[in-house]
Amino acid sequence: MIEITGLAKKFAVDNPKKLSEQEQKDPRLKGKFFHSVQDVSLHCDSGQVLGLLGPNGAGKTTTLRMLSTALKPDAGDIKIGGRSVVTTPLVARKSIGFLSGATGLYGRLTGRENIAYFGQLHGMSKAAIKTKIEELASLLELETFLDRKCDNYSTGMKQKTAIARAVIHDPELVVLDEPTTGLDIMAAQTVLDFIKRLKDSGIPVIFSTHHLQEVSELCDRVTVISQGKTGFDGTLQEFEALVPGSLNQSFLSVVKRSNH
Ligand SMILES: Nc1ncnc2c1ncn2[C@@H]1O[C@H](COP(=O)(O)OP(=O)(O)OP(=O)(O)O)[C@@H](O)[C@H]1O
Repeated sequence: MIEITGLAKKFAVDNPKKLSEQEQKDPRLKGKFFHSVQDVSLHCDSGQVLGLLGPNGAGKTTTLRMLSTALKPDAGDIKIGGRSVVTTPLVARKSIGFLSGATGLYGRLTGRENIAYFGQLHGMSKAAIKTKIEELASLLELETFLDRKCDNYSTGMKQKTAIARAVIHDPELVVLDEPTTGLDIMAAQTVLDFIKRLKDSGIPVIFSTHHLQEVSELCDRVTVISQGKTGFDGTLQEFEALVPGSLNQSFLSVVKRSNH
């Protein structure tokens, strides 16, 4: 069970004039700080998939980076299985598999070497790494390119390799920031099928997306963030019931309601 309560994170702004026009008008800009995340709460049980939605700049990535311990929250708490990620980030890091927006593979290494390196960082034995890579290569369809240098990978190859790298250590929770963005339909489906498999094996998955079709296909729970605050947090059925017949309209109704 993952529980996030009252999460907040602000960033210092050296020169507000350098912000985008939209950010300059955003009520989250207060003096010398941009309050990217102001009050985010959500929860997700074992074997559930939670879709994190929100307009561009709403605070999804910032929230996921806090959840993955890459950023320290200014306020609020994150608990995984009752343990606080905020007070024990090093312990928590081992139990989380995180795919960030930037895949960050080492271009001069092969996909296999990139994945294995993360396994080593997590203290796995060579034999365990080998077995796990075989399993992931088959599930994510990496076999045909795994032993080529990552420099020449397509976007889809990079993303699938980065996902394999994120879960090499069998994490308790998987967090994916826009895992299907930029992928073709086949690669996206492979990633969605992989998320389904994680769910079926009881692992909670939290992923951000702009694709509502993915939400209806995969998610048990939906959280919508708007201007750094949770505007909706509930089951897929509750989200669908906001405006029956159109997930787009359900989403828009939450954003509209939150910004007033
Ligand atoms: N390190 C930082 N310093 C200053 N501002 C930041 C920083 N990181 C994020 N922000 C700002 O916080 C806001 C939220 O950003 P975030 O990346 O979390 O949004 P998002 O919901 O993931 O957006 P998108 O859907 O476009 O990926 C944005 O206005 C962004 O510019």
